[in-house]
Amino acid sequence: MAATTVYKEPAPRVDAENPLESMMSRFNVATEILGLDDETYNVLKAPDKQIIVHIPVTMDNGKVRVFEGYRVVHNTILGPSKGGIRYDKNVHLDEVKALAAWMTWKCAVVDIPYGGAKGGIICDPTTMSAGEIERLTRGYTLAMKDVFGPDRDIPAPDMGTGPREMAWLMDEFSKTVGATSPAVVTGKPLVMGGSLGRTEATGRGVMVSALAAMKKLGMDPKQTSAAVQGFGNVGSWAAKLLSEQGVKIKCISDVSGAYWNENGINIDEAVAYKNVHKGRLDGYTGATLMDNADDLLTSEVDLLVPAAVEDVITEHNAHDIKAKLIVEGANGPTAASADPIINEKGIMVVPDILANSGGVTVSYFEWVQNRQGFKWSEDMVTERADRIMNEAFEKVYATSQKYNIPMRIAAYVVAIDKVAQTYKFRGGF
Ligand SMILES: NC(=O)C1=CN([C@@H]2O[C@H](COP(=O)(O)OP(=O)(O)OC[C@H]3O[C@@H](n4cnc5c(N)ncnc54)[C@H](O)[C@@H]3O)[C@@H](O)[C@H]2O)C=CC1
Ligand SMILES: O=C(O)CCC(=O)C(=O)O
Repeated sequence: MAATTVYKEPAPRVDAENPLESMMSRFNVATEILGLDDETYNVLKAPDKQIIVHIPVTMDNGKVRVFEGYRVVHNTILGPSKGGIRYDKNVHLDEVKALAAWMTWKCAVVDIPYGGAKGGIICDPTTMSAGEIERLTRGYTLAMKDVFGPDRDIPAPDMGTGPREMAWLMDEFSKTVGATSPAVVTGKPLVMGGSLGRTEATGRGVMVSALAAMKKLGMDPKQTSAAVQGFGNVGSWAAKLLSEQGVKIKCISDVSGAYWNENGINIDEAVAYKNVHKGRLDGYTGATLMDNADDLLTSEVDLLVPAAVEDVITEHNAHDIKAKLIVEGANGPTAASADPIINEKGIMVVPDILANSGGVTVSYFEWVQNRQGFKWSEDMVTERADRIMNEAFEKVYATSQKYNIPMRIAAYVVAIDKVAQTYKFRGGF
C-alpha cells in the first residue's frame, strides 16, 4: 500500500443519481490514496467485457416478446467472475456495470478467489407467469452459454431471482455441455447442489457486520432500534437475525410501503404474512403503514439497514438521517452525493461491498462443495462465513483507522490494493 495521502470526499454529482458514477467517484478517491499506477487504474476503471442480448420469449398469450438482457464481466484477475442476475423493469446497463465492479471489490474484500460480474434482464417478473420466466431464463442462459462456466463466470441470484431461476439456468447450461454442471451457478435449491445456509447468508452477513460495528461504537444490541428497507431475501433475513440478537426492529418496508411499530415488529409474523401474500407486505397489520415510505430512512432509529435498491440515500435526505450506524444490505443504496453529509454527521457506514458479502461468500462455499462432490454441514458453513465476515470487517476497520478515512473508502482501498498487487505478480500488460 502506498504512503498515506489526504482523504478527499468524492466529488458531488450534479446530475441524477447514477450508480456507476457513484462507484467511480469512490474508486477514484481510493486509487488516489493507494497511489495506483495509471496502467492498473485504466485496466480497472472499465469492465473487461459487456454482453447485450435480445431474448425472444413466447408469452402465454401466444405472442413473442423480445427482452433485453446484459452480462457485464468487470474483472477476472482474481479468478472466474462471480455475481448475481437481476430481473427488474428498471435494470439498465450503467447499473449492471456498477454492480459488476462492486462484485470485483466485494470478492477482494472477503478474500475469495473470484472476479466480478453481474447480469440483468429488463422485465417485470411480478407480471409474468412461471412458464414465461422459465422460458426467459432458459433463453438468457443459451445466449450466455459461452460466457458462463464453472471456471469462467458463475451467476447467482439477485433482485427478482432465486433458487427456482438458478435451477433452470443450471439445467439449460448442463444441456449445452452434455453433462450435469452444478458448479456453473450458485444459490441453487438444496436438493440439486445448493448449500445449506445460502438463502440466509446475505442477511446473516449484514447481522454479523452490524454486531461488529455496534461493538466498535459501544452500542448494545439489546438497546438498539432499527429500520430495515426491503423485505425480500436480504431485508427479511437481516431483520429476523438482528431481532434474534435483541435489536428492536421498529420499521420494515417493501414496494407496498413502510410499516412502523414503536414497540418492535414481530419479524417471524411479518415473514409468515409475506409468504402467504405473494411475497409482499400489503395489508400487514402488525405495524402502522407510514404516510411516506421514504420516511423510513430518516426515522428515529439507531441502526438503518437499506436492503432494497440503489441510490435511496442522497444529498437530499442524508441531512435528516437520525441513525448512528448504517449497514448496507443492498448494493449501492447510498449515492456518492450523500457521502460528505454522512461523514460530517459522524455516522458509521458499513458499506455494501463489505456488509452484504456474506451472500457471495456462501456462494463460494457452494461452488467449492459442488467441485468437491461433498456437502458441508450448516454449522461448518455458518462458522466459516462468520469468521470471514469478521476478519474482513476488522481489516477494513483497521484500514479506516490507519488512513483516517471512512469505512466505505477503506473497503475500496483494501479491495483495489489486493487486485492491484495481483496484477503486479501476474503481469501480462
Ligand atoms: N440476494 C442476495 O444474496 C444478495 C442481494 N444483494 C442486494 O440486496 C438488495 C436486495 O436484494 P434481494 O433481497 O435479493 O431482492 P429481493 O427481490 O428478494 O427483494 C427486494 C425487496 O425490496 C423491495 N423493494 C423494491 N423496491 C423498493 C423500494 N423502492 N423501497 C422499499 N422496498 C423496495 C421489494 O418489495 C422486496 O421486498 C439488492 O440491492 C441486491 O443487489 C446483495 C448481495 C447478495
Ligand atoms: O452469490 C453470489 O455469487 C453473488 C451475489 C450478488 O450478486 C451480490 O453479492 O451482489
